[in-house]
Amino acid sequence: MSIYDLQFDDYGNTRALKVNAKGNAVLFHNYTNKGVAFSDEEREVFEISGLVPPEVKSLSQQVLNAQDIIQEKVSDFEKFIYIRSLFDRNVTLAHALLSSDITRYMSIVYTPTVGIVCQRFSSMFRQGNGLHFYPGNIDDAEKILRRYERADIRVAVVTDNQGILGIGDQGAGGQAICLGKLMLYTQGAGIAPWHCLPISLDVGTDNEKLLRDPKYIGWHHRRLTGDDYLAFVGKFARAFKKVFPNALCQWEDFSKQNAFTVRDTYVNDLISFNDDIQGTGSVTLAGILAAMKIKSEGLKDQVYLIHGAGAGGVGIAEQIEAALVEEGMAVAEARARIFTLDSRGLVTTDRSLDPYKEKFAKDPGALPWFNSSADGALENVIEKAGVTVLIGTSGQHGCFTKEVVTKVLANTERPIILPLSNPTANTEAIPEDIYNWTDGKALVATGSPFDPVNHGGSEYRVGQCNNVFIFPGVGLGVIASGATKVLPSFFTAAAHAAADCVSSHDLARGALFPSVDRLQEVTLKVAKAVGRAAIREGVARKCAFSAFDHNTDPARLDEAVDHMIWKPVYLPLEA
Ligand SMILES: O=C([O-])CC(=O)C(=O)O
Ligand SMILES: [Mg+2]
Repeated sequence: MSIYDLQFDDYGNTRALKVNAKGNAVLFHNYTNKGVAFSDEEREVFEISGLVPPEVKSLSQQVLNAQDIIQEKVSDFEKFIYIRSLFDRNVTLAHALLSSDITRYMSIVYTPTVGIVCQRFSSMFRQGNGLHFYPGNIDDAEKILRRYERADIRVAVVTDNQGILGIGDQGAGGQAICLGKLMLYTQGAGIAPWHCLPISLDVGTDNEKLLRDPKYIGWHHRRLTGDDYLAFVGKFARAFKKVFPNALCQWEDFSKQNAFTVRDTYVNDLISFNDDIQGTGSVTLAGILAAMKIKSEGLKDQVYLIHGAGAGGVGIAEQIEAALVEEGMAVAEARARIFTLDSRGLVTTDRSLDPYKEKFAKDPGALPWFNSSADGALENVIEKAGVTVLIGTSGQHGCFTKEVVTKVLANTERPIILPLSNPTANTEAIPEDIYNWTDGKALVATGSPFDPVNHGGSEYRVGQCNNVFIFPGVGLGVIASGATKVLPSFFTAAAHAAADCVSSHDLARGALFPSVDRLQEVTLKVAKAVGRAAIREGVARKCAFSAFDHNTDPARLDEAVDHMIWKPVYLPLEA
């Protein structure tokens, strides 16, 4: 039995909470709690008087106080614990804190610090924070999901925990990624926290360290595989569709073995997409489009090499191909400009390949310079294929060496170098090194955040090429437009919208992305572009979460997007 009912305005935004409880129950619920910010009247009505100290403080005073406390914490991990506990007691204050300096706090609740949190999940466990399905309860998935019905779930971020960032199988700990992503749905897209549901599909773990750890709190078994795995995901998907037919399901951090299968199995059944394939593909295209403005060249003039043929790498290849085709290039011609490499070198059709790698595998007979697998080495491919855009999704720290980067420089005046692997320790190269090796000529963006770099008397700002600039906007655009499915064209539209947010001032400093403090502004532009794409594609309908109907009119859709934004300020509480 929930202690609150959400009260909505016509746009589906929460305008008040109707609270059917008193006293400590109101204080102990993170949606209703205001701590020392309860007004005198609220203290009276909800019988809180006497349960909090007398002085009434404002939300902004509470934020300043929280900032001071975080300042005193020595490690980012401790800062995370404090912020997490704030979320658990007062979600409005926690979000107000994050928006007071999103650049700073995003690096704690999200990449890179969240990587450590996933790894220490069992020892630091405090609350479930979302749902944990495992073979022992998956048959009750529908019943369990129904407990959230009153929260009017709009977005779920769902992981099977196997491909967490660039650090692999983290067992039940992957839940922390879902939480971080959803915090950014709230920060960027203004989707209120009660509409967000993090879900771990705990199908076991093959992480030996976790299996040996007596403290491990996930399902203590090796991973389900094959049909057992697919049946488990199927049970979840069917229950989710039944309980939340209008909600968006974001698949997150599945490993490459399953990411494509799961995405493709449910793409028409659930309103769903895979963030690592499609979000990463889209944000990388956005960075390349911004770089084209600096280079005064077109996508068709580049040769692309993606080092790391996993979910992110193949997703980027798919997205670059889609953008080239949209510009009028034939598919075969587009594909010929995109090279993928994995740990064994160039992906070629004469190797035995996982199916998801086949699309971008090269026929060695068609490459005059390829005679043996040794020719598929990174540096050789860069040289022989004339690569101008080098993208890293390998998880291999430091593999973009000076030799590698200068090979790209030999092909073009302004090489585009994107070491995208997360978290920071996995990055393929450090921006400072890349600027030094190329005398500031390289156009650089990274997956994890990096400080600006001084080189040759100029300051370069390193744009963060992270799907955070895409997924919240895709989600909001899909929800507001009532899109019945998530189509590939949404991600091309999102990439163009994000690239258009990069100002001439950003470009002058070599930045391929807007700064993170503009997250909400970028998200709204992306959402509107995605909503328009849904209208163009004929999949838009009335939004299930609001009374307002956009009637497939783009101007009305913009209005819906602008008005759906929840801001972290205390809501009126109605008795
Ligand atoms: O979480 C991030 O920072 C981006 C992402 O999806 C990943 O690296 O898997
Ligand atoms: Mg991810």
